[in-house]
Amino acid sequence: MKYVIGADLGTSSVKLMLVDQNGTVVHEVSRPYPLYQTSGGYSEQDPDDWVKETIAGLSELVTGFSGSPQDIEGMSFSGQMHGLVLLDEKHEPLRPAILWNDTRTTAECREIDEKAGKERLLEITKNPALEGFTLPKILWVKKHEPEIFSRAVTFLLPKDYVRLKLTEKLHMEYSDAAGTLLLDISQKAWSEELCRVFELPEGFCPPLVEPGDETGRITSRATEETGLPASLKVFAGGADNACGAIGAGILEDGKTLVSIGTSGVVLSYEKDHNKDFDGSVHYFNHGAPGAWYTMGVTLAAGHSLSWFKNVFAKGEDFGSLLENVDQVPPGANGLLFTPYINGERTPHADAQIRGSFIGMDASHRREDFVRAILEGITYSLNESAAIFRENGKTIDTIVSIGGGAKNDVWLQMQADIFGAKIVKLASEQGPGMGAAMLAAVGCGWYETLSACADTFVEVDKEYLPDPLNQEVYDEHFRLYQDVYAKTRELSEQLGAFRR
Ligand SMILES: Nc1ncnc2c1ncn2[C@@H]1O[C@H](COP(=O)(O)OP(=O)(O)O)[C@@H](O)[C@H]1O
Ligand SMILES: O=C(CO)[C@@H](O)[C@H](O)COP(=O)(O)O
Repeated sequence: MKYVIGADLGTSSVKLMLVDQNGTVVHEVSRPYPLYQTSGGYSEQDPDDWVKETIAGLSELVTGFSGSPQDIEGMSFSGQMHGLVLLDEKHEPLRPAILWNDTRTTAECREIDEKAGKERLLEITKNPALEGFTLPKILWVKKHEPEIFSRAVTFLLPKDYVRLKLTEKLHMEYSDAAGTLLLDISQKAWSEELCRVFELPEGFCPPLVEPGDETGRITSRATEETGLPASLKVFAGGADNACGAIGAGILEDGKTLVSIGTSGVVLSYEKDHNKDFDGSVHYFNHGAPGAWYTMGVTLAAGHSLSWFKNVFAKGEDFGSLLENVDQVPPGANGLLFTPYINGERTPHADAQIRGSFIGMDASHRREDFVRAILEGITYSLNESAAIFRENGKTIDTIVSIGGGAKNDVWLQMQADIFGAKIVKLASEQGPGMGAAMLAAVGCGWYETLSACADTFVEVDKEYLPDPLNQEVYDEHFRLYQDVYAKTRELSEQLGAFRR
């Protein structure tokens, strides 16, 4: 039996899975790293923490594997998108990585609109300027840290940096490059026009490869540190949402994915690049060849729940935090939560908005708050689903992945709120599985990702909407939708008091 490794560089942790030729996960390891969210919408990580924990995790994966490491044939990556890793001439990071949920760059987004032209930007990249994307971060460093920027020769995205450190080969692949706001996503090439307008140094954008391309072998140092064989083939991999789509079998028209990790996304397969959503949802290259996807993003989905756990239930695990949520009826006894604790992206592209609990009552207990958080996150995702439905898409079945798919009550809640059948897979680690599938196809085990999905994507359980719950949620959701407009100005004014 042969094996491949899927490595998913998430925001909360790196998750590594060893998968055999039948698509069975034979061993899994996860290692967390810190997230630094100090002030003013800042969100950073140390790129070398990713490398350190990935190497330690790979070593743990190999040590805990009862077979022969020589049978591990390939490895590929999935990673949190958009994060800027600026590199000097020795390919060392010049500063901490500025992440996808960092919202310090509103001024740079307006500069992009003005200099590139909103319409032209949409034509080239299919996306508007949003704080989370990479180009605004590049311009922020250029403006605020000119000395650092003067030493930058290139940039990478998070998982590409980890791959660079394991192989000493520098590449970026299309599905992640699509989230930089510098890629012409239809032509699959760096936009010379945008690079010129924003005066990026010659050769600043790294070489592009396909997600399924083999990018080299691991260095002898990495073989020593991890116990992996020198023969291991390393494949480029993809953005976590592109890999999540592969790992959940979202490989043809009409298929929809919900992922609740640190962020939350509602993602839909697109067979071409010409649809017009006018920038209301993101439009990126898929990890599968010749395909694209559209998606709406909730900035703090799982992050809202982990924030609450860290602040009010430190030391507890998610299991105990969620223990009594099924005792609370839909509608959380009149409590509403909006998950805007880092600002929001879809449908409200607003870095200033902040979250709220509305309707607090002296009778509320901790489980009411937890239920309200789960409902608020799901309502936010339902607003993305509504955009797709308004644009003519049918959403009657959704594959649900990510840490949020570990909980039965939340999965049933998703079915009731989305009004769709929810499919839970045998592994909720969609992005890691997608990365493993890219490696499996790269190693020649399957001709195509779809053929691989037929074996690797295994359904565990399905959840059908309950009409009575649906009625309650529909009414509660309408109230939720009011909260944004009613708290927008207050949030802006409160900004003056924020750290
Ligand atoms: N047992 C659980 N039940 C419900 N939600 C969970 C559970 N474990 C983790 N989560 C949620 O999943 C999130 C992490 O998901 P994950 O897919 O690992 O994120 P990332 O890829 O961003 O690191 C946490 O923030 C938390 O909200
Ligand atoms: O910014 C986006 C998508 O545009 C996020 O979805 C990131 O890709 C982070 O993903 P997770 O850590 O939540 O998986």
